[in-house]
Amino acid sequence: MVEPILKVSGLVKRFGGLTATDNLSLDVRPGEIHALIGPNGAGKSTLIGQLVGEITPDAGSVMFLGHDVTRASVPARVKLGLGRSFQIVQLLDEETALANVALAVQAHAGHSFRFWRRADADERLLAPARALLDQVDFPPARRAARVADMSAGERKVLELAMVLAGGPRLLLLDEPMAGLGAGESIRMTDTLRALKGGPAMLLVEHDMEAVFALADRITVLVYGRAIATGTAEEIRANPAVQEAYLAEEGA
Ligand SMILES: Nc1ncnc2c1ncn2[C@@H]1O[C@H](COP(=O)(O)OP(=O)(O)OP(=O)(O)O)[C@@H](O)[C@H]1O
Repeated sequence: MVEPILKVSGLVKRFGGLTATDNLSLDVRPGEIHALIGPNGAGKSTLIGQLVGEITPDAGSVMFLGHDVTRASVPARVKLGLGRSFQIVQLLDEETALANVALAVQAHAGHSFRFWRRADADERLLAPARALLDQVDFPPARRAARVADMSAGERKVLELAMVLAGGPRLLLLDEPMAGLGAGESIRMTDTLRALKGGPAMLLVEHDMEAVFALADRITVLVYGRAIATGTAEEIRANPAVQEAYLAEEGA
């Protein structure tokens, strides 16, 4: 059997009397897009917090690439290859799209951030930055535009390119479709699909169309518990899921 990239076992997180993560186990396999869905308050953000290292679990373990990271710091996990989008990247509004990505390349290359102003003049940073923008299909005509003048969709794609600059082995995608229009969501879905086979992805998303279009497997979370894991077809057909979630969402 192939070793999973991420393996969560028996994870528990309580907030007072409320169990936000209730003996949760799941894994993400190499190359897989694994979606995590569930109604509001199901515990998706709490789980992401424990995966990135911002929330300490009360019990259970998180294994990442064979390392026990249950209590590891955020930077230690990033160093091992955990990439998180879309809530952690800070875009520089006054800089161009290309300069922002060049800076991300520079940050991950270990150069000093003090000289960031020169990032957009250094071909050693610009060439990989252009390649990353190609990878996320960011239009060449918009690469010299200021980030301040960009749409929500453009900003999100840019953030994705910046997270990819770190060469992550696992991408935690925290509601990539949130705040996007219908056309932008479709483009983001296409972009994420094109990245398949690269980093494995754990996708937290309310947009069911995107989830069903992208996910190899889906885990349904309700009151902190995983009530089902399976392919899109299996999840659609699961009566417990329909009762707990999909019917309510009208999907
Ligand atoms: N810091 C905290 N202190 C107390 N309760 C919390 C805290 N963080 C989350 N909770 C509670 O834990 C439960 C799970 O919340 P969480 O935000 O993880 O759900 P979610 O699935 O991400 O919801 P949404 O889809 O609305 O983002 C909720 O009942 C929430 O009120």
